[in-house]
Amino acid sequence: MFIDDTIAAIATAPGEAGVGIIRISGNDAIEIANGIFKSKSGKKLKEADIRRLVYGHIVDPKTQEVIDEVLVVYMRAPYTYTREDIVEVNCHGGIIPVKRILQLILRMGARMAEAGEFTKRAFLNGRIDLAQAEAVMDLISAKTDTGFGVALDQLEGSLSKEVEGIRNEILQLLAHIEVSIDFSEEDVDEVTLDYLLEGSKAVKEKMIKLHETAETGKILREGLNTVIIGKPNVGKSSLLNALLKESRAIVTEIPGTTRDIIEEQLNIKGIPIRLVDTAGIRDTDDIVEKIGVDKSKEFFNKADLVIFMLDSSRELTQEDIEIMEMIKIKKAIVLVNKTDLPQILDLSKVYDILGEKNVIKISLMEKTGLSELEDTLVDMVYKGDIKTKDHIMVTNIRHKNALERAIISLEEGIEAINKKLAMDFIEVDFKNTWDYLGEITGDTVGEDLIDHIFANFCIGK
Ligand SMILES: Nc1nc2c(c(=O)[nH]1)N(C=O)[C@@H](CNc1ccc(C(=O)N[C@@H](CCC(=O)O)C(=O)O)cc1)CN2
Ligand SMILES: Nc1nc2c(ncn2[C@@H]2O[C@H](COP(=O)(O)OP(=O)(O)OP(=O)(O)O)[C@@H](O)[C@H]2O)c(=O)[nH]1
Ligand SMILES: [K+]
Repeated sequence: MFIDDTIAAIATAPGEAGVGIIRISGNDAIEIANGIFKSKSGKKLKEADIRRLVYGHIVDPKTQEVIDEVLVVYMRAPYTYTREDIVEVNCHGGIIPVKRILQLILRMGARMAEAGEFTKRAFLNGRIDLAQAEAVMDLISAKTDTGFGVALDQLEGSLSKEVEGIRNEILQLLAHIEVSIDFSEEDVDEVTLDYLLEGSKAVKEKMIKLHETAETGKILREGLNTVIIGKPNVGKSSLLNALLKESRAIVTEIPGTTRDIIEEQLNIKGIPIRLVDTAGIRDTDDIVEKIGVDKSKEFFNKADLVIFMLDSSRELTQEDIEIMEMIKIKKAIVLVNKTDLPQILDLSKVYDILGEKNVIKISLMEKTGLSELEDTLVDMVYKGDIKTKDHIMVTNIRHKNALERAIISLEEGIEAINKKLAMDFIEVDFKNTWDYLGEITGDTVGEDLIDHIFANFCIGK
Protein backbone atom coordinates (compact mmCIF):
# COMPACT_ATOMS: atom_id res chain seq x y z
CA MET A 1 0.00 0.00 0.00
CA PHE A 2 1.65 3.23 -1.09
CA ILE A 3 0.38 6.50 0.28
CA ASP A 4 1.19 9.51 -1.82
CA ASP A 5 -1.46 12.10 -1.20
CA THR A 6 -1.42 14.78 1.46
CA ILE A 7 -4.33 14.96 3.87
CA ALA A 8 -5.64 17.68 6.15
CA ALA A 9 -8.29 18.04 8.84
CA ILE A 10 -9.27 20.06 11.86
CA ALA A 11 -7.80 18.31 14.89
CA THR A 12 -9.62 20.20 17.61
CA ALA A 13 -13.27 19.97 18.64
CA PRO A 14 -15.61 22.38 16.87
CA GLY A 15 -16.88 25.43 18.71
CA GLU A 16 -15.51 28.36 20.65
CA ALA A 17 -12.13 27.56 22.13
CA GLY A 18 -8.79 29.07 23.02
CA VAL A 19 -6.92 27.57 20.12
CA GLY A 20 -7.83 25.50 17.07
CA ILE A 21 -5.45 23.14 15.29
CA ILE A 22 -5.45 22.11 11.64
CA ARG A 23 -3.19 19.20 10.76
CA ILE A 24 -1.59 18.48 7.39
CA SER A 25 0.20 15.17 6.74
CA GLY A 26 1.98 13.92 3.64
CA ASN A 27 4.71 14.68 1.14
CA ASP A 28 3.33 18.08 0.18
CA ALA A 29 2.62 19.27 3.73
CA ILE A 30 5.53 21.67 3.86
CA GLU A 31 4.95 23.08 0.37
CA ILE A 32 1.28 23.64 1.07
CA ALA A 33 2.04 25.30 4.38
CA ASN A 34 4.65 27.58 2.84
CA GLY A 35 2.11 28.60 0.22
CA ILE A 36 -0.18 30.15 2.83
CA PHE A 37 2.05 30.96 5.81
CA LYS A 38 3.94 34.23 6.16
CA SER A 39 6.37 34.30 9.05
CA LYS A 40 7.34 37.59 10.65
CA SER A 41 10.76 37.46 8.99
CA GLY A 42 9.20 36.53 5.67
CA LYS A 43 11.26 33.35 5.50
CA LYS A 44 9.80 29.99 4.51
CA LEU A 45 9.54 27.10 6.96
CA LYS A 46 12.77 25.18 6.71
CA GLU A 47 14.85 22.52 8.38
CA ALA A 48 15.93 24.77 11.23
CA ASP A 49 12.28 25.24 12.14
CA ILE A 50 11.61 21.54 12.65
CA ARG A 51 9.56 21.02 15.82
CA ARG A 52 9.65 24.69 16.75
CA LEU A 53 6.63 26.91 16.92
CA VAL A 54 6.95 29.69 14.35
CA TYR A 55 4.92 32.86 14.64
CA GLY A 56 3.23 34.43 11.63
CA HIS A 57 0.03 34.81 9.62
CA ILE A 58 -2.05 32.69 7.29
CA VAL A 59 -2.53 34.71 4.12
CA ASP A 60 -4.65 33.82 1.11
CA PRO A 61 -2.10 33.77 -1.74
CA LYS A 62 -4.71 34.85 -4.30
CA THR A 63 -6.06 37.90 -2.51
CA GLN A 64 -3.27 38.58 0.04
CA GLU A 65 -6.04 38.69 2.64
CA VAL A 66 -4.85 37.87 6.17
CA ILE A 67 -6.95 34.99 7.49
CA ASP A 68 -5.56 34.69 11.02
CA GLU A 69 -2.59 35.22 13.29
CA VAL A 70 -1.06 31.79 13.99
CA LEU A 71 1.73 29.59 15.28
CA VAL A 72 2.79 26.77 12.99
CA VAL A 73 4.96 23.75 13.62
CA TYR A 74 6.77 21.63 11.07
CA MET A 75 7.52 18.02 12.01
CA ARG A 76 9.58 15.98 9.61
CA ALA A 77 9.14 12.36 8.60
CA PRO A 78 9.67 9.81 9.95
CA TYR A 79 9.64 11.23 13.48
CA THR A 80 5.97 12.24 13.49
CA TYR A 81 2.56 10.93 14.46
CA THR A 82 1.94 9.54 10.97
CA ARG A 83 5.61 9.00 10.04
CA GLU A 84 4.99 11.48 7.24
CA ASP A 85 5.82 15.16 7.09
CA ILE A 86 3.35 17.02 9.26
CA VAL A 87 2.54 20.69 9.60
CA GLU A 88 0.17 21.85 12.29
CA VAL A 89 -1.40 25.28 12.19
CA ASN A 90 -2.41 26.66 15.58
CA CYS A 91 -4.96 29.38 14.96
CA HIS A 92 -7.49 31.11 17.16
CA GLY A 93 -10.25 28.79 18.34
CA GLY A 94 -13.74 29.18 16.92
CA ILE A 95 -15.39 27.86 13.82
CA ILE A 96 -14.45 30.63 11.38
CA PRO A 97 -10.62 30.62 11.43
CA VAL A 98 -10.26 26.82 11.52
CA LYS A 99 -12.72 26.34 8.68
CA ARG A 100 -11.22 29.03 6.49
CA ILE A 101 -7.68 27.82 7.01
CA LEU A 102 -8.71 24.23 6.25
CA GLN A 103 -10.45 25.39 3.07
CA LEU A 104 -7.34 27.23 2.00
CA ILE A 105 -5.18 24.14 2.65
CA LEU A 106 -7.57 22.01 0.58
CA ARG A 107 -7.44 24.60 -2.21
CA MET A 108 -3.65 24.30 -2.16
CA GLY A 109 -3.92 20.60 -3.00
CA ALA A 110 -4.43 18.66 0.20
CA ARG A 111 -7.27 16.19 0.42
CA MET A 112 -9.74 16.20 3.28
CA ALA A 113 -8.73 13.41 5.65
CA GLU A 114 -11.13 10.58 6.20
CA ALA A 115 -12.18 9.56 9.70
CA GLY A 116 -9.18 8.17 11.56
CA GLU A 117 -6.88 8.60 8.58
CA PHE A 118 -3.94 10.13 10.48
CA THR A 119 -3.94 7.21 12.91
CA LYS A 120 -4.49 4.79 10.02
CA ARG A 121 -1.34 6.14 8.41
CA ALA A 122 0.54 5.74 11.70
CA PHE A 123 -0.54 2.09 11.54
CA LEU A 124 0.12 1.54 7.83
CA ASN A 125 3.52 3.17 8.18
CA GLY A 126 4.36 0.85 11.06
CA ARG A 127 4.62 3.27 13.98
CA ILE A 128 1.89 1.52 15.95
CA ASP A 129 0.03 -1.75 15.55
CA LEU A 130 -3.72 -2.14 15.16
CA ALA A 131 -4.46 -2.69 18.85
CA GLN A 132 -2.52 0.49 19.65
CA ALA A 133 -4.39 2.41 16.97
CA GLU A 134 -7.69 1.23 18.40
CA ALA A 135 -6.51 2.36 21.83
CA VAL A 136 -6.20 5.91 20.47
CA MET A 137 -9.94 5.90 19.91
CA ASP A 138 -10.56 4.50 23.38
CA LEU A 139 -8.50 7.33 24.88
CA ILE A 140 -10.75 9.87 23.24
CA SER A 141 -13.97 8.22 24.32
CA ALA A 142 -12.88 7.20 27.83
CA LYS A 143 -15.33 8.26 30.54
CA THR A 144 -13.32 7.58 33.67
CA ASP A 145 -9.69 7.85 34.79
CA THR A 146 -9.51 4.06 34.98
CA GLY A 147 -10.87 3.62 31.47
CA PHE A 148 -8.41 6.20 30.20
CA GLY A 149 -5.54 4.53 32.07
CA VAL A 150 -6.27 1.17 30.48
CA ALA A 151 -6.44 2.73 27.01
CA LEU A 152 -3.18 4.63 27.54
CA ASP A 153 -1.38 1.45 28.60
CA GLN A 154 -2.79 -0.23 25.51
CA LEU A 155 -1.51 2.61 23.35
CA GLU A 156 1.90 2.12 24.95
CA GLY A 157 1.71 -1.53 23.91
CA SER A 158 0.64 -3.46 27.04
CA LEU A 159 -1.78 -5.75 25.23
CA SER A 160 0.32 -5.92 22.06
CA LYS A 161 3.36 -7.08 24.02
CA GLU A 162 1.37 -9.78 25.77
CA VAL A 163 -0.14 -10.99 22.49
CA GLU A 164 3.22 -10.92 20.71
CA GLY A 165 4.75 -12.90 23.59
CA ILE A 166 2.09 -15.55 23.21
CA ARG A 167 2.53 -15.58 19.45
CA ASN A 168 6.25 -16.13 19.83
CA GLU A 169 5.62 -19.15 22.02
CA ILE A 170 3.29 -20.53 19.35
CA LEU A 171 5.98 -19.84 16.78
CA GLN A 172 8.49 -21.87 18.77
CA LEU A 173 6.10 -24.79 18.90
CA LEU A 174 5.51 -24.39 15.16
CA ALA A 175 9.27 -24.51 14.56
CA HIS A 176 9.42 -27.80 16.44
CA ILE A 177 6.57 -29.18 14.41
CA GLU A 178 8.23 -28.19 11.18
CA VAL A 179 11.51 -29.77 12.16
CA SER A 180 9.81 -33.05 12.91
CA ILE A 181 7.92 -32.89 9.62
CA ASP A 182 11.21 -32.43 7.77
CA PHE A 183 13.17 -35.10 9.54
CA SER A 184 10.96 -37.97 10.40
CA GLU A 185 9.76 -40.42 7.85
CA GLU A 186 7.75 -42.50 10.23
CA ASP A 187 5.85 -41.83 13.43
CA VAL A 188 6.84 -38.86 15.49
CA ASP A 189 8.63 -39.73 18.67
CA GLU A 190 7.01 -39.43 22.07
CA VAL A 191 9.51 -36.86 23.28
CA THR A 192 8.43 -34.39 20.63
CA LEU A 193 4.76 -35.00 21.34
CA ASP A 194 5.28 -34.51 25.07
CA TYR A 195 7.20 -31.32 24.46
CA LEU A 196 4.44 -29.97 22.21
CA LEU A 197 1.72 -30.97 24.61
CA GLU A 198 3.36 -29.32 27.56
CA GLY A 199 4.17 -26.18 25.60
CA SER A 200 0.65 -25.86 24.22
CA LYS A 201 -0.96 -26.32 27.59
CA ALA A 202 1.20 -23.61 29.10
CA VAL A 203 0.46 -21.16 26.32
CA LYS A 204 -3.24 -22.00 26.42
CA GLU A 205 -3.24 -21.14 30.13
CA LYS A 206 -1.85 -17.71 29.29
CA MET A 207 -4.47 -17.16 26.61
CA ILE A 208 -7.28 -18.14 28.94
CA LYS A 209 -5.96 -15.80 31.63
CA LEU A 210 -5.97 -12.98 29.13
CA HIS A 211 -9.44 -13.90 27.97
CA GLU A 212 -10.70 -13.74 31.53
CA THR A 213 -9.92 -10.03 31.62
CA ALA A 214 -12.31 -9.34 28.75
CA GLU A 215 -15.48 -8.96 30.78
CA THR A 216 -13.99 -6.33 33.07
CA GLY A 217 -12.17 -4.81 30.11
CA LYS A 218 -15.35 -4.34 28.12
CA ILE A 219 -16.97 -2.59 31.07
CA LEU A 220 -14.01 -0.24 31.56
CA ARG A 221 -14.08 0.61 27.87
CA GLU A 222 -17.81 0.77 27.18
CA GLY A 223 -19.35 1.22 30.62
CA LEU A 224 -21.53 -1.05 32.70
CA ASN A 225 -25.05 -1.05 31.26
CA THR A 226 -27.25 -0.83 34.30
CA VAL A 227 -31.00 -0.68 34.56
CA ILE A 228 -32.91 0.39 37.68
CA ILE A 229 -36.23 -1.34 37.96
CA GLY A 230 -38.96 -1.26 40.60
CA LYS A 231 -42.54 -0.28 41.25
CA PRO A 232 -43.54 3.38 41.28
CA ASN A 233 -42.47 5.29 44.37
CA VAL A 234 -39.87 2.84 45.69
CA GLY A 235 -37.14 5.47 45.29
CA LYS A 236 -35.62 4.98 41.85
CA SER A 237 -35.24 8.66 41.06
CA SER A 238 -33.84 9.28 44.52
CA LEU A 239 -31.20 6.60 43.89
CA LEU A 240 -30.25 8.12 40.58
CA ASN A 241 -29.86 11.52 42.19
CA ALA A 242 -27.86 10.12 45.08
CA LEU A 243 -25.47 8.30 42.73
CA LEU A 244 -25.13 11.35 40.52
CA LYS A 245 -24.08 13.39 43.52
CA GLU A 246 -21.50 10.78 44.53
CA SER A 247 -20.20 10.43 41.02
CA ARG A 248 -16.97 12.30 40.45
CA ALA A 249 -17.31 12.98 36.75
CA ILE A 250 -20.78 13.56 35.55
CA VAL A 251 -21.11 13.25 31.84
CA THR A 252 -24.23 14.74 30.39
CA GLU A 253 -26.95 12.66 28.89
CA ILE A 254 -25.73 11.07 25.72
CA PRO A 255 -27.51 11.94 22.51
CA GLY A 256 -29.46 9.31 20.70
CA THR A 257 -31.29 7.96 23.71
CA THR A 258 -35.01 8.32 23.57
CA ARG A 259 -36.67 11.12 25.47
CA ASP A 260 -38.76 8.87 27.65
CA ILE A 261 -35.86 6.85 28.96
CA ILE A 262 -33.48 8.59 31.32
CA GLU A 263 -29.90 7.56 30.80
CA GLU A 264 -27.15 8.99 32.93
CA GLN A 265 -23.44 8.34 32.87
CA LEU A 266 -21.80 7.86 36.21
CA ASN A 267 -18.33 7.23 37.49
CA ILE A 268 -18.32 4.94 40.48
CA LYS A 269 -14.79 4.35 41.76
CA GLY A 270 -13.42 4.51 38.24
CA ILE A 271 -16.05 2.27 36.69
CA PRO A 272 -18.02 3.99 33.95
CA ILE A 273 -21.68 3.23 34.44
CA ARG A 274 -24.52 3.86 32.02
CA LEU A 275 -27.50 3.96 34.24
CA VAL A 276 -30.98 3.74 32.78
CA ASP A 277 -33.87 4.69 34.99
CA THR A 278 -37.00 2.94 33.91
CA ALA A 279 -38.79 6.27 34.08
CA GLY A 280 -40.19 5.79 30.63
CA ILE A 281 -41.58 2.47 31.59
CA ARG A 282 -43.76 3.84 34.31
CA ASP A 283 -46.29 5.49 31.99
CA THR A 284 -48.43 2.52 32.77
CA ASP A 285 -48.65 1.09 36.25
CA ASP A 286 -47.69 -2.36 35.18
CA ILE A 287 -43.92 -2.40 34.71
CA VAL A 288 -43.80 -6.09 33.93
CA GLU A 289 -46.35 -5.78 31.17
CA LYS A 290 -44.58 -2.74 29.72
CA ILE A 291 -41.23 -4.49 29.75
CA GLY A 292 -42.80 -7.37 27.92
CA VAL A 293 -43.41 -5.18 24.92
CA ASP A 294 -41.34 -2.25 23.79
CA LYS A 295 -37.85 -0.88 23.83
CA SER A 296 -37.67 -1.05 27.58
CA LYS A 297 -37.32 -4.75 27.00
CA GLU A 298 -34.36 -4.10 24.78
CA PHE A 299 -32.72 -2.06 27.54
CA PHE A 300 -33.53 -4.73 30.04
CA ASN A 301 -32.15 -7.52 27.88
CA LYS A 302 -28.88 -5.83 27.07
CA ALA A 303 -28.28 -4.67 30.63
CA ASP A 304 -25.11 -6.03 32.25
CA LEU A 305 -26.68 -5.38 35.61
CA VAL A 306 -30.17 -4.86 36.97
CA ILE A 307 -30.72 -2.91 40.16
CA PHE A 308 -34.07 -3.99 41.53
CA MET A 309 -35.54 -1.68 44.15
CA LEU A 310 -38.02 -2.60 46.84
CA ASP A 311 -39.76 -0.41 49.40
CA SER A 312 -39.28 -2.12 52.76
CA SER A 313 -42.15 -0.16 54.31
CA ARG A 314 -44.63 -1.94 52.08
CA GLU A 315 -45.66 -5.50 51.45
CA LEU A 316 -44.34 -7.45 48.53
CA THR A 317 -46.83 -7.45 45.66
CA GLN A 318 -47.50 -9.76 42.78
CA GLU A 319 -45.73 -7.26 40.56
CA ASP A 320 -42.55 -7.46 42.67
CA ILE A 321 -42.64 -11.22 42.39
CA GLU A 322 -43.02 -11.04 38.63
CA ILE A 323 -40.07 -8.66 38.39
CA MET A 324 -38.01 -11.03 40.53
CA GLU A 325 -38.85 -13.92 38.24
CA MET A 326 -37.70 -11.80 35.29
CA ILE A 327 -34.36 -10.88 36.83
CA LYS A 328 -33.54 -14.35 38.10
CA ILE A 329 -31.37 -15.02 35.08
CA LYS A 330 -29.71 -11.60 35.12
CA LYS A 331 -26.83 -10.21 37.09
CA ALA A 332 -28.74 -8.25 39.70
CA ILE A 333 -28.55 -6.35 42.95
CA VAL A 334 -31.64 -6.13 45.15
CA LEU A 335 -31.83 -2.77 46.89
CA VAL A 336 -34.17 -2.75 49.85
CA ASN A 337 -34.91 0.93 50.37
CA LYS A 338 -36.59 3.02 53.07
CA THR A 339 -35.12 1.10 55.97
CA ASP A 340 -35.70 4.22 58.08
CA LEU A 341 -39.45 3.53 58.07
CA PRO A 342 -41.31 0.81 60.00
CA GLN A 343 -40.40 -2.46 58.29
CA ILE A 344 -43.31 -4.29 56.71
CA LEU A 345 -41.62 -6.17 53.87
CA ASP A 346 -41.15 -9.90 54.34
CA LEU A 347 -37.59 -10.37 53.10
CA SER A 348 -37.71 -14.14 53.35
CA LYS A 349 -39.78 -14.26 50.17
CA VAL A 350 -37.13 -12.19 48.41
CA TYR A 351 -34.42 -14.59 49.59
CA ASP A 352 -36.54 -17.52 48.44
CA ILE A 353 -36.58 -16.27 44.89
CA LEU A 354 -33.32 -14.33 44.65
CA GLY A 355 -31.32 -15.90 47.42
CA GLU A 356 -27.98 -15.98 45.61
CA LYS A 357 -28.17 -12.36 44.57
CA ASN A 358 -26.75 -9.46 46.52
CA VAL A 359 -29.38 -7.95 48.78
CA ILE A 360 -28.45 -4.55 50.16
CA LYS A 361 -30.47 -2.55 52.66
CA ILE A 362 -30.42 1.19 52.21
CA SER A 363 -32.17 4.34 53.17
CA LEU A 364 -31.87 7.04 50.60
CA MET A 365 -33.54 9.38 53.03
CA GLU A 366 -30.86 8.85 55.68
CA LYS A 367 -28.14 8.13 53.12
CA THR A 368 -27.15 4.75 54.52
CA GLY A 369 -26.10 1.73 52.51
CA LEU A 370 -24.85 3.66 49.47
CA SER A 371 -21.20 2.84 50.02
CA GLU A 372 -22.09 -0.84 50.35
CA LEU A 373 -23.84 -0.56 47.00
CA GLU A 374 -20.77 1.03 45.45
CA ASP A 375 -18.43 -1.57 46.91
CA THR A 376 -20.67 -4.35 45.63
CA LEU A 377 -20.62 -2.83 42.14
CA VAL A 378 -16.83 -2.65 42.18
CA ASP A 379 -16.56 -6.25 43.40
CA MET A 380 -18.92 -7.43 40.68
CA VAL A 381 -16.88 -5.73 37.97
CA TYR A 382 -13.41 -6.74 39.15
CA LYS A 383 -14.55 -10.09 40.55
CA GLY A 384 -11.89 -9.67 43.21
CA ASP A 385 -9.19 -9.86 40.57
CA ILE A 386 -6.40 -7.45 41.36
CA LYS A 387 -4.39 -8.61 38.36
CA THR A 388 -6.54 -6.55 36.05
CA LYS A 389 -4.98 -3.53 37.74
CA ASP A 390 -1.83 -4.31 35.72
CA HIS A 391 -3.95 -3.17 32.80
CA ILE A 392 -2.88 -6.08 30.64
CA MET A 393 -6.38 -6.68 29.54
CA VAL A 394 -8.65 -7.17 26.61
CA THR A 395 -11.17 -4.36 26.37
CA ASN A 396 -12.23 -4.61 22.75
CA ILE A 397 -14.80 -7.14 21.56
CA ARG A 398 -12.90 -7.62 18.29
CA HIS A 399 -9.81 -8.63 20.23
CA LYS A 400 -11.88 -10.89 22.47
CA ASN A 401 -13.37 -12.69 19.47
CA ALA A 402 -9.99 -13.19 17.85
CA LEU A 403 -8.59 -14.52 21.10
CA GLU A 404 -11.50 -16.96 21.38
CA ARG A 405 -10.87 -18.30 17.90
CA ALA A 406 -7.18 -18.64 18.75
CA ILE A 407 -7.98 -20.63 21.89
CA ILE A 408 -10.31 -22.94 19.97
CA SER A 409 -7.65 -23.60 17.32
CA LEU A 410 -5.09 -24.34 19.99
CA GLU A 411 -7.47 -26.73 21.70
CA GLU A 412 -7.91 -28.49 18.38
CA GLY A 413 -4.14 -28.67 18.11
CA ILE A 414 -3.89 -30.19 21.57
CA GLU A 415 -6.54 -32.73 20.66
CA ALA A 416 -4.65 -33.61 17.48
CA ILE A 417 -1.49 -34.17 19.52
CA ASN A 418 -3.37 -36.37 21.97
CA LYS A 419 -4.72 -38.40 19.09
CA LYS A 420 -1.21 -38.58 17.65
CA LEU A 421 -2.44 -37.30 14.32
CA ALA A 422 0.01 -36.54 11.53
CA MET A 423 2.23 -33.51 12.15
CA ASP A 424 0.78 -31.74 9.11
CA PHE A 425 -2.61 -31.68 10.81
CA ILE A 426 -1.19 -30.45 14.06
CA GLU A 427 0.69 -27.76 12.20
CA VAL A 428 -2.51 -26.34 10.69
CA ASP A 429 -4.07 -25.78 14.09
CA PHE A 430 -1.00 -24.02 15.43
CA LYS A 431 -0.76 -21.88 12.33
CA ASN A 432 -4.42 -20.87 12.78
CA THR A 433 -3.78 -19.97 16.41
CA TRP A 434 -0.91 -17.76 15.36
CA ASP A 435 -3.02 -16.12 12.63
CA TYR A 436 -5.98 -15.40 14.90
CA LEU A 437 -3.74 -13.80 17.49
CA GLY A 438 -2.27 -11.70 14.71
CA GLU A 439 -5.69 -10.22 14.04
CA ILE A 440 -5.42 -8.41 17.37
CA THR A 441 -2.23 -6.59 16.44
CA GLY A 442 -3.31 -6.29 12.81
CA ASP A 443 -0.54 -8.52 11.51
CA THR A 444 -2.99 -10.86 9.81
CA VAL A 445 -5.97 -8.73 8.83
CA GLY A 446 -7.23 -7.70 5.42
CA GLU A 447 -7.64 -4.21 4.03
CA ASP A 448 -11.43 -4.32 4.34
CA LEU A 449 -11.32 -4.88 8.07
CA ILE A 450 -8.72 -2.16 8.49
CA ASP A 451 -10.88 0.29 6.56
CA HIS A 452 -13.87 -0.70 8.62
CA ILE A 453 -12.06 -0.17 11.92
CA PHE A 454 -10.76 3.28 11.07
CA ALA A 455 -14.06 4.39 9.57
CA ASN A 456 -15.42 4.42 13.12
CA PHE A 457 -12.81 6.92 14.28
CA CYS A 458 -13.51 10.61 14.41
CA ILE A 459 -12.47 13.11 11.78
CA GLY A 460 -9.10 14.69 12.50
CA LYS A 461 -7.67 11.79 14.49
N1 LIG B 1 -0.22 19.12 18.55
C1 LIG B 1 -0.43 17.84 18.76
N2 LIG B 1 -0.62 17.37 19.98
C2 LIG B 1 -0.83 16.05 20.19
C3 LIG B 1 -0.85 15.14 19.11
C4 LIG B 1 -0.62 15.67 17.80
O1 LIG B 1 -0.63 14.95 16.81
N3 LIG B 1 -0.41 17.00 17.68
N4 LIG B 1 -1.07 13.80 19.36
C5 LIG B 1 -1.70 12.99 18.45
O2 LIG B 1 -2.69 12.36 18.70
C6 LIG B 1 -0.87 13.26 20.70
C7 LIG B 1 0.59 12.99 20.91
N5 LIG B 1 0.98 11.82 20.18
C8 LIG B 1 2.06 11.73 19.37
C9 LIG B 1 2.59 10.50 19.13
C10 LIG B 1 3.74 10.38 18.40
C11 LIG B 1 4.38 11.51 17.89
C12 LIG B 1 5.68 11.40 17.17
O3 LIG B 1 6.13 12.36 16.57
N6 LIG B 1 6.38 10.27 17.23
C13 LIG B 1 7.63 10.07 16.61
C14 LIG B 1 8.74 10.79 17.35
C15 LIG B 1 8.81 10.53 18.81
C16 LIG B 1 9.98 11.21 19.49
O4 LIG B 1 10.19 12.39 19.30
O5 LIG B 1 10.67 10.52 20.23
C17 LIG B 1 7.94 8.58 16.51
O6 LIG B 1 7.30 7.81 17.21
O7 LIG B 1 8.80 8.26 15.71
C18 LIG B 1 3.79 12.75 18.08
C19 LIG B 1 2.64 12.86 18.83
C20 LIG B 1 -1.41 14.22 21.71
N7 LIG B 1 -1.01 15.59 21.44
N1 LIG C 1 -38.71 7.47 54.15
C1 LIG C 1 -38.04 7.34 53.01
N2 LIG C 1 -38.55 7.87 51.89
C2 LIG C 1 -37.87 7.74 50.73
C3 LIG C 1 -36.63 7.03 50.68
N3 LIG C 1 -36.21 7.04 49.40
C4 LIG C 1 -37.12 7.72 48.69
N4 LIG C 1 -38.14 8.14 49.48
C5 LIG C 1 -39.32 8.90 49.09
O1 LIG C 1 -40.16 8.09 48.32
C6 LIG C 1 -40.85 8.85 47.32
C7 LIG C 1 -40.63 8.27 45.94
O2 LIG C 1 -39.26 8.39 45.60
P1 LIG C 1 -38.80 8.43 44.09
O3 LIG C 1 -37.33 8.46 44.09
O4 LIG C 1 -39.50 9.49 43.33
O5 LIG C 1 -39.34 7.03 43.63
P2 LIG C 1 -39.46 6.43 42.15
O6 LIG C 1 -39.30 4.98 42.30
O7 LIG C 1 -38.58 7.13 41.22
O8 LIG C 1 -40.96 6.76 41.86
P3 LIG C 1 -41.70 6.84 40.43
O9 LIG C 1 -41.19 8.07 39.76
O10 LIG C 1 -43.13 6.91 40.78
O11 LIG C 1 -41.35 5.58 39.70
C8 LIG C 1 -40.33 10.27 47.48
O12 LIG C 1 -41.21 11.01 48.25
C9 LIG C 1 -39.02 10.08 48.23
O13 LIG C 1 -38.67 11.21 49.01
C10 LIG C 1 -36.12 6.48 51.90
O14 LIG C 1 -35.06 5.86 51.96
N5 LIG C 1 -36.87 6.66 53.01
K1 LIG D 1 -40.09 9.94 40.78
